[in-house]
Amino acid sequence: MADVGPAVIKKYLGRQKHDVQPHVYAVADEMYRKLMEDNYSQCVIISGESGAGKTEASKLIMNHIAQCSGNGGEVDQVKNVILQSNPLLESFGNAKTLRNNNSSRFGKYMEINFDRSGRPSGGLITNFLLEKSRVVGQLEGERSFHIFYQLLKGATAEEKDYYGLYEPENFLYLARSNCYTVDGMDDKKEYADVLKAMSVMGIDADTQQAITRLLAAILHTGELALWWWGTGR
Ligand SMILES: Nc1ncnc2c1ncn2[C@@H]1O[C@H](COP(=O)(O)OP(=O)(O)OP(=O)(O)O)[C@@H](O)[C@H]1O
Repeated sequence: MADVGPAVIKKYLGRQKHDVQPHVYAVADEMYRKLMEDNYSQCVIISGESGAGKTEASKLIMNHIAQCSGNGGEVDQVKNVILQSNPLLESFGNAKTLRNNNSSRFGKYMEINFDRSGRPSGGLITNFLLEKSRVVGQLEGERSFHIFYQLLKGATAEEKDYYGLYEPENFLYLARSNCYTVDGMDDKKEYADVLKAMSVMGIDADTQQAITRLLAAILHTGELALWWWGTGR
């Protein structure tokens, strides 16, 4: 993705939209400035068809806010949580589709609160319309939610043994679509990022284990169905 990053953000800081080339940073900068100058809540609606760039645009806006809204102490922690919420939400709510290798299969409403000096003080993410049916089946060439493949690649040998985690091909819920990898996506590395994101978000080790258990249980539920049909009962 060209023309993004801290140096480009600086080019848009404090500039009027008509003085600079169109960019999502220009929108983010105007929004932040209006929040500070007019003291009114601001809202950005990002819409478009699948693959249009909504998810990437929202990440650029969050990066802009993280870079421009002060730092130090608790503020850094809040920013960290805001930024780390992305890999976590994408892992559990995004999947490879025929149109987009990282398609969000849910709607997202994100709220970021600022203190009077313009520093982020907290936030709220509301998800809606998650495409739950993807858990049990996908179109040929698509995948289920990333987290299942990440877990199967990234779990430790002990976890794999304990929870009976094998290759995705071995689980009916993942095998129906004949698609197990995504170009340019390293599931093992992404799993490490997910675990890191969970820790930053305050999800403790016990809860992380409970999540692993639940994911494994979902995959094994698919095998129960196979056994049921296989016996012809
Ligand atoms: N600003 C950009 N510059 C270059 N490539 C981009 C940009 N935004 C998005 N893309 C490319 O388009 C792909 C799809 O983008 P993204 O996942 O943001 O779409 P989306 O609108 O959120 O789709 P969906 O509704 O399926 O979740 C990205 O993986 C990336 O390759």
